[in-house]
Amino acid sequence: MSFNILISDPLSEDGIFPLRQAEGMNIVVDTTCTPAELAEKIRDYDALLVRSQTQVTRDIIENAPNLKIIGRAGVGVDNIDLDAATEHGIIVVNAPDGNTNSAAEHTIAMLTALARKIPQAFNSLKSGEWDRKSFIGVELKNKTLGVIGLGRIGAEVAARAKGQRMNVIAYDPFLTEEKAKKMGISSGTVEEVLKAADFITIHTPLLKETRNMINAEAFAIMKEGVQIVNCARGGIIDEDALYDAIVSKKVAGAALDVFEQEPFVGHKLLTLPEVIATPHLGASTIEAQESVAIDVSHDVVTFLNGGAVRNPVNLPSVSKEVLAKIEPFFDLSEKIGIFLSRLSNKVIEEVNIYYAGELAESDVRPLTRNTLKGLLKRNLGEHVNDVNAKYLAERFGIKVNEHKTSTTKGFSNLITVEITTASGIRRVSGTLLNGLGARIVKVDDNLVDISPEGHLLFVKHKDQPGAIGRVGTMLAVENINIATMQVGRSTVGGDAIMMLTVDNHVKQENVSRLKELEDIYDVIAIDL
Ligand SMILES: NC(=O)C1=CN([C@@H]2O[C@H](COP(=O)(O)OP(=O)(O)OC[C@H]3O[C@@H](n4cnc5c(N)ncnc54)[C@H](O)[C@@H]3O)[C@@H](O)[C@H]2O)C=CC1
Ligand SMILES: O=C(O)CCC(=O)C(=O)O
Repeated sequence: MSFNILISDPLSEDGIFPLRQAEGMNIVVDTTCTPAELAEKIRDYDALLVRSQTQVTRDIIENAPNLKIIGRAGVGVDNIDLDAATEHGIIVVNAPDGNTNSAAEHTIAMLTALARKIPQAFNSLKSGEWDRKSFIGVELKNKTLGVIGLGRIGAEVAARAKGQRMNVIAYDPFLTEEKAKKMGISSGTVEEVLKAADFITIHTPLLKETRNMINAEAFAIMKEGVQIVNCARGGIIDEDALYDAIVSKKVAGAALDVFEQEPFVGHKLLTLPEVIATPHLGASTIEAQESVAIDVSHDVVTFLNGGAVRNPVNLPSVSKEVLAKIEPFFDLSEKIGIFLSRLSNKVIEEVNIYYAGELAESDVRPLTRNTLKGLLKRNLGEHVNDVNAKYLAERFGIKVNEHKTSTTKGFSNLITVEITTASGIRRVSGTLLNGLGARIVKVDDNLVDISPEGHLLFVKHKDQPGAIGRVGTMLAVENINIATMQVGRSTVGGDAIMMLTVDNHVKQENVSRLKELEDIYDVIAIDL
């Protein structure tokens, strides 16, 4: 297999070594594409690797019929239209750990430079002045640093600020008092942090909820003379409100690495002596760039070769340990979905999936996605995959419920999928038998034991002597060899089923002929 990979932002050459080493990867580096050129070029690519510069818009995604994965060599994915990627079944991966240290160090550098007016003093010196009066700074020691967003970078910044003997107060929706205590910092609400801080540093992602969170109202409750650092994302601070707050002397200084529009040139904020800025350099170190490029290259190669990625952004991320437990069920859960979609061709209104036994203790969301993928494949073919299966089910108005139960009916693990349609409920159960592999063990109320692979024939008939023989004879006439056969019934003389595995695909005309036989109610050919 060979894949076309486009790298559209500058990535560390050492970092993409794993990609260059991997077999079958045709790599093109083109960091000069305009959006229109990229939208044209992307058609031929299986993978796209970016940093924060390339805007991976819906337009680009919709022009990318072969695109399977977008790798973001860094943390923030606000330059990628995640909804569009998910809808088109394109997985997005990032590199969340590789630049944490660099971004935290840059934040501390900006904080210190801001407090001591280092860039302003340097500019003055370079312009031939020896001015020691205009650049009086303030100490960080004993000042309060307010940290908004205490994730990876925020926590590293907090730890370093403590090293500067600052008091740290933080707000993060996931910060408990206990965790704050362990870190030797205080926790508070956003308002409490904004009111208490002498310096404020932002470390949240840019989300709907965080866009413009530092606005005129936020500035109003801050201390007079507060100083602000933003090494997270432009758009979290309202730039007009920041300008006004600096001009009115409410804010004594701001250190900005990120901006609403990048490149950030000719902006009024840059005319203010209180503002220092860098051109989005938080992650620009040799170490961080190498590390994020390695991580993302690894995930791209693994994914294209059919493996599970480490850092999915638009898929639930499960630990290695959980993955090891549930991965053997991937195929079974998809096959149950395909099986059910063949049993009933009615519009699915609801899907209930019951996980029993050892599975009930695991994170089974990837299995649910596999089942949905199987269910939707009948109508959507290869357009449905793990990434968009849930989205598509929601779009079609299908209610999906996951249940965990300890009732295993004698199996050590059991997956039962139940679909509700206007014609009623259909149900299939499968298990993984130790040493024997996957088995479908129940179809509706009938116990069976079939391997979910190859060509199957599901026959519903009257529990009456002769029905099985007639089916066997008809298949023989059509030269269709029966490999295995299972019969099941819930009551003697009532409805019964035959599950046959046959050596070749059963054509629709043969299915129709079988349906015409006496006491045969229904015949469905299923290829798994
Ligand atoms: N300047 C640069 O070059 C770099 C910038 N970044 C930016 O920094 C951001 C943070 O990165 P990490 O710490 O690695 O991410 P993270 O995911 O580890 O941490 C983000 C934290 O923000 C918190 N958060 C979310 N919404 C919030 C809200 N409304 N109020 C307060 N906290 C909220 C989350 O709970 C989480 O703990 C990234 O999303 C990225 O945009 C990251 C790396 C380099
Ligand atoms: O240097 C870059 O690619 C930007 C890093 C960044 O902003 C991020 O990782 O979120």
